[in-house]
Amino acid sequence: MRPLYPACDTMQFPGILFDLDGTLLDTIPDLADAANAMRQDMGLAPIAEEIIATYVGKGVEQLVIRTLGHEGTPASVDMVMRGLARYQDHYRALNGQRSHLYPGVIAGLQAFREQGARLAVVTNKGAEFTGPLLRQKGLDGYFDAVVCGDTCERKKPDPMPLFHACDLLGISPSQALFIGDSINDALAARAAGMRVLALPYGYNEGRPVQTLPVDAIVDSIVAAARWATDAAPQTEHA
Ligand SMILES: O=C(O)COP(=O)(O)O
Repeated sequence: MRPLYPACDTMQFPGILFDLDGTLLDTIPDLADAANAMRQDMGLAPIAEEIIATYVGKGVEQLVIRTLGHEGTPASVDMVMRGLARYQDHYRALNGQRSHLYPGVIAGLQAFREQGARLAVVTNKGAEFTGPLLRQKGLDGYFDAVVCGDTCERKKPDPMPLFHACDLLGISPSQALFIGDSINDALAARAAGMRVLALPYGYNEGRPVQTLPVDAIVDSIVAAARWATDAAPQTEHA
C-alpha cells in the first residue's frame, strides 16, 4: 500500500506557506475583545464577534477602520490613529488568551514536515503579535520562516510577502503551495503564481469560501497534506 505521506526528494511542493488567523489559529475571540475594548475607550457600544470576524483579513489598520466605521460613518484620520493606539494596547494584553488551534493543525504540520517540506507563515498580523502568539500556541518550532504584515512594504493580497517567504525558504514561487482561508490569501497566491488551498472554517471577510479562486477547498491541514501528495505537477495544471 502507498504510504500516506511519502518523504521524497522529487516532492511536488518543497515549500508550504500558511496563513495564520483563520487557518492555523482561531484568533477571533482575542481580536474581538481588543476591538470592543477600543470601542469602549472611544465611547462606542460593543459589536458581536461574528461581525468583527468579517472585518479581519487585511491587517490591523483595516480592522480598526472597519470596526470604528461599523455604524456607517467612516472614522476620521484622527479617530483611526487614536483607535489604532488603543487597539494595539489592548491586543498586546489579550493576544492568545482565548485563541485556539484548529483541529488537525499539529498533525498536518507534522505530516508536511514528514514529507520533507520547509514551512513558512505569511500573515497580515504584525510581527509584535505574531512571534509571541506562535510561541504561546507551540507552533514556532514548525516554521523555517515567518513573514508578518509589517515585514514587507505591502501586505496580502499583494504577492510581495509570499515572494519574500519563498526567498527565505530558498524556493521559487512555483514550488510553493499556499494554504489560507480568505480572498487575501487566494489573490496573493494567484498573483505569485502559486497553487493555493482554502480552509472552510476561517473568516474570508464573511463571504463563502466556495467563491474563492483556489485549487481546492480542504477540511483541515491534515487533508491539505494529503492533497499535496496527490497533486498533479504544476505543468499539468490548467
Ligand atoms: O491580521 C489580519 O488581518 C489577518 O491575518 P492573517 O493574514 O493571518 O489572516
